[in-house]
This record gives sequence, C-alpha cells and structure tokens, in this order.
Amino acid sequence: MVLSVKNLSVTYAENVAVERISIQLEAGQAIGLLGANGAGKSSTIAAVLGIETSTYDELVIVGKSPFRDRKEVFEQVGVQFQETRFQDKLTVSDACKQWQALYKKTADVPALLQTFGLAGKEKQLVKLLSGGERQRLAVLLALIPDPKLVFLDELTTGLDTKARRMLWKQLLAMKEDGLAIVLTSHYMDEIEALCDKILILRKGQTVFHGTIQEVLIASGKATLEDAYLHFAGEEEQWG
Ligand SMILES: Nc1ncnc2c1ncn2[C@@H]1O[C@H](COP(=O)(O)OP(=O)(O)OP(=O)(O)O)[C@@H](O)[C@H]1O
Repeated sequence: MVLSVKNLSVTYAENVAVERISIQLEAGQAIGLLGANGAGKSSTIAAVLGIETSTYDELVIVGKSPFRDRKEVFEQVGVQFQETRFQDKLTVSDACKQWQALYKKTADVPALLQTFGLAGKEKQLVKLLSGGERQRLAVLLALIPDPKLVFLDELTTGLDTKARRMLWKQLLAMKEDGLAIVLTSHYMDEIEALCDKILILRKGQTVFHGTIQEVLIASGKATLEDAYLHFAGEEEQWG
C-alpha cells in the first residue's frame, strides 16, 4: 500500500474542513479527489503530507509517517501545487537544478524536459514561460524525485488540448511503471482518463468513494459529470 489513511479529520479553529476521510492507494493506482471549491481537497492533501495538523486513526504514506519519517517521505513523494511560485531571475534549468539538489536520487531531467515539451527552453526565465509551459514545469518538478506517489493539484488547468493529452499519456505510462497518483481536478474527462477510483467530498464529508462505474450506477446518471454534480451537491445552486 502506497497510501493508507483512516478516519482523518482537519479542523480550523472550530470549523471541520475534512471529517473522517479514508483513502487506500496501491502502486500504479490513481485516485481523483473531487469536490466543489472549499470542499476540503487541499486540506486533505496538506494533512496527508503532514503540513497541516489533523487527527486520524492511521496515516501511512509510502510505508512511513509524514511526521516521524519526514525525510524519507519527502524523498519518495512528489507534490505539484496549484500555483507554484518561482523567483524572478530563475531559468528553467536553474529551477530543475535547485529541485534536483533537494533529493538524493532523481529522475532523468533532460528526458523529462523532452517529455514535457520544455527541451530547448532551459535558458528561458520561468516568468517568461507561457502559463501552460509554467504549469508543465510545475508537474515536471513534482516528478524530479522519481516518486512512488505524486500529488497533482489541478493538473491541467490552463493547458491546451494537445498539452493535456500529452501529459495524460505520460502519466499513464508512469502509472504502468508503478507510480501512484492523487489527483484533484475539476475536469471530469481528466478524471476518467487517469483515475481508477474517485472520492467526492462535500463540505468535508465523503459522499462517494468508489470506481467511476460505481458512481454512475449509484447516481443513476449517464455521465461522470452528472454523477459528480449529483453527489457534490452542485446542482442548481452555489456553494
Ligand atoms: N488555513 C486555513 N484556516 C482556516 N480555514 C481554512 C484554511 N484552509 C482552508 N480553510 C477552509 O477549509 C475549507 C476547505 O478548504 P480547502 O482549501 O481544503 O478546499 P478545496 O476543496 O481544496 O477548495 P478549492 O477547490 O477551492 O481549492 C474551506 O471552507 C476553507 O475556507
């Protein structure tokens, strides 16, 4: 098991942001964490990584505790955040080198640059990359540790169709090689392309956890988008 979370809750002051969430993930599997804005997806990821305080019955990530074995977990887990911030004078090559320096063992960076369509852009300032290129760089950096598990937050927001397809293809190939993925996305085609199972949060509560086929049956809807809206409580109202 690459990730085992049992009954994890996150509370801010008196507000419960996530209540008793459980996730089990094996090597080569991907789970989609779904929910409306504010449903608790980012809080869950932060808690699983040990960045946010939480209560839980079990929290084991790549066989370790994110608190006691922070270093070992860090070496084997990649994280792509929604908006990665880069320094003004940083080039693509500098960013890769800085990231590589953080890890003992790293993936083949020139190969990753090729895969992500950034070969030839090594000397360009990160701030001058297009939004989509910067997004691809953020995913590339998350893969530099050659992780067993990667957290991808809003993976292809802002990417064009071709870039999205290329990224999916690459991640599917990495899954075949055993990479486990926790993905948050508001795009249901992305979830269908990459995920073996989904967990839908609504105001911090798990309202569905299962496969895509199961969510269609349970909701009585024909498409994942309709099934998602049914469970996430986004039908016909804000919030
Ligand atoms: N540091 C914090 N302090 C207090 N409340 C917080 C904090 N972080 C998040 N929250 C609240 O916890 C709830 C869950 O937020 P979270 O960011 O986990 O949602 P999300 O599902 O990731 O949303 P989005 O899709 O908008 O990124 C929200 O009500 C949010 O306002």
